[in-house]
Amino acid sequence: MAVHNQILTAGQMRDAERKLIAAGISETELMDRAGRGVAEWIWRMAAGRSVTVLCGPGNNGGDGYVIAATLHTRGLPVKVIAPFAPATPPAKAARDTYRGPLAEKFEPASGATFVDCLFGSGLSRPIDNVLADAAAQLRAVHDIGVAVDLPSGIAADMGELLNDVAPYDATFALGAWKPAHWTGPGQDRMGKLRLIDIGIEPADSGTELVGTPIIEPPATGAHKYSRGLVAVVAGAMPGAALLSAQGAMGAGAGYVKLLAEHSHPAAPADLVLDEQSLEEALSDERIGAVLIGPGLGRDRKARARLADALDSRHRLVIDADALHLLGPETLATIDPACILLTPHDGELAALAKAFGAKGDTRLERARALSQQTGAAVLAKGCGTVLCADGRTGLFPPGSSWLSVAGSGDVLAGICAARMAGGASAYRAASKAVYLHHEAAELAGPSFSSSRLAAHVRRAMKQFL
Ligand SMILES: NC(=O)C1=CN([C@@H]2O[C@H](COP(=O)(O)OP(=O)(O)OC[C@H]3O[C@@H](n4cnc5c(N)ncnc54)[C@H](OP(=O)(O)O)[C@@H]3O)[C@@H](O)[C@H]2O)[C@@H](O)CC1
Ligand SMILES: Nc1ncnc2c1ncn2[C@@H]1O[C@H](COP(=O)(O)OP(=O)(O)O)[C@@H](O)[C@H]1O
Ligand SMILES: [K+]
Repeated sequence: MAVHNQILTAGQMRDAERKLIAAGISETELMDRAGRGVAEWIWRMAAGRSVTVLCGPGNNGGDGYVIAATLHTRGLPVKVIAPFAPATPPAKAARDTYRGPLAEKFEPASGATFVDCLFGSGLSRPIDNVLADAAAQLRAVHDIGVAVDLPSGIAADMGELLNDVAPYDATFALGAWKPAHWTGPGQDRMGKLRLIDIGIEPADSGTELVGTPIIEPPATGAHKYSRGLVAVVAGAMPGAALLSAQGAMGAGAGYVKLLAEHSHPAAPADLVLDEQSLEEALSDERIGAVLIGPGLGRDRKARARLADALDSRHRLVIDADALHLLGPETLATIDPACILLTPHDGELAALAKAFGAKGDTRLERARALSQQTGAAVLAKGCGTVLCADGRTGLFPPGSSWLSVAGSGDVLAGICAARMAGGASAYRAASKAVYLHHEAAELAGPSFSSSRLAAHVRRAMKQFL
């Protein structure tokens, strides 16, 4: 059985392959499993119509020969285009098993299904433009595009686009997911994702596809404080904090307080307004988590409110404006295990600069920032990345309708509710991302963020 939440880099994949080879399974056998597994799907997708397979020099090309041979033997019209000679022993052996038509350079080929086996996890640099254009041309003249392991031009470990890559209808990941399948700019070129089992053993790679969470209902003897008291610190623009508070109220907090200087006309009756000085309001020992950032502002007053929140020693979700006020000195005396940072890409870039966290991609930066600060980092966007304690979690994609102002405020509120209930920052953020995605599904298309917040409560039901 394939391990469905295992994510391996290209190097970890080679190590896993070496282990299987040491256990007596040949490279040819692994390639056979991969190629045959993909061929089963293509057989169904092609439905008797022609297939063109583009093969590169490495083992990704080798998989292509196995696919072509399997489909050709079954009587499907297949053509292989192989602008490179196979360079590895299993790819050479696979080519020898294919008896159908083969072109050794690019030539026009149209047909129903195009199978991209040019490069997989071994892509080490951008593909030459002439070759990349010819592959894109082939993709364009076929009705269906299928990528084997990865669309050629996407780097396996970080998901960068090394070339312009046309979108595919399906991508078949071989043996284990690679980070590129779930995050990075190449993610939206993959189409439907399927994992092909080739017998890779479970191994803790430090990176996982976070699975569907289970949320426990309140214990029989629960009371509002045991379920979690969330304190949302409001600032210059209280509307954003209100959205966060609504997210937290839907996500199972027992009690949500808005720490604001004035009431807000849209505040619901079940949201408690605490108008004491922030320092006093935060001295309540019963607070389970504090959320600060949405609508905070970035002026002197905002800095003072952030300092109070940090001094309170409560568990903290830090989002939005507050992320722009952080630096190594502001976090120096805080236990980082108490902190969840929830930046979007702009905020992540600012944090990476402030903390000297290097990286070109969201994944690299989020890991570096978590390592530098010791805090959990939820780097959100299409292809959200969660990093804490040396672990990385990636997620199935959420609705693109989430790209609406205030959607992140709602997410931060959900995170705070789950943290106030006692979960670690990693687990709280994992659950929050699933709840946020589910609320978006339930809210349907074109929702505003207050509609999104209103659906968090119903989203909980999916995970109970
Ligand atoms: N691991 C496993 O368990 C299994 C792996 N399997 C399959 O193997 C794939 C990985 O195979 P792989 O390592 O041979 O890499 P692959 O992607 O075919 O390309 C490498 C070749 O391309 C070359 N090259 C690189 N970039 C280039 C460029 N821009 N332009 C031109 N050339 C470039 C590079 O040569 P270089 O010049 O870098 O020395 C090398 O010759 C994996 O994705 C999966 O499909 C399965 O069979 C089942 C088991
Ligand atoms: N295209 C997209 N696909 C999926 N999720 C998205 C997309 N765009 C944004 N999101 C999600 O929506 C939220 C936006 O957060 P953020 O940028 O902080 O918004 P705001 O600051 O307006 O509240 C994040 O959770 C992000 O993951
Ligand atoms: K490929």
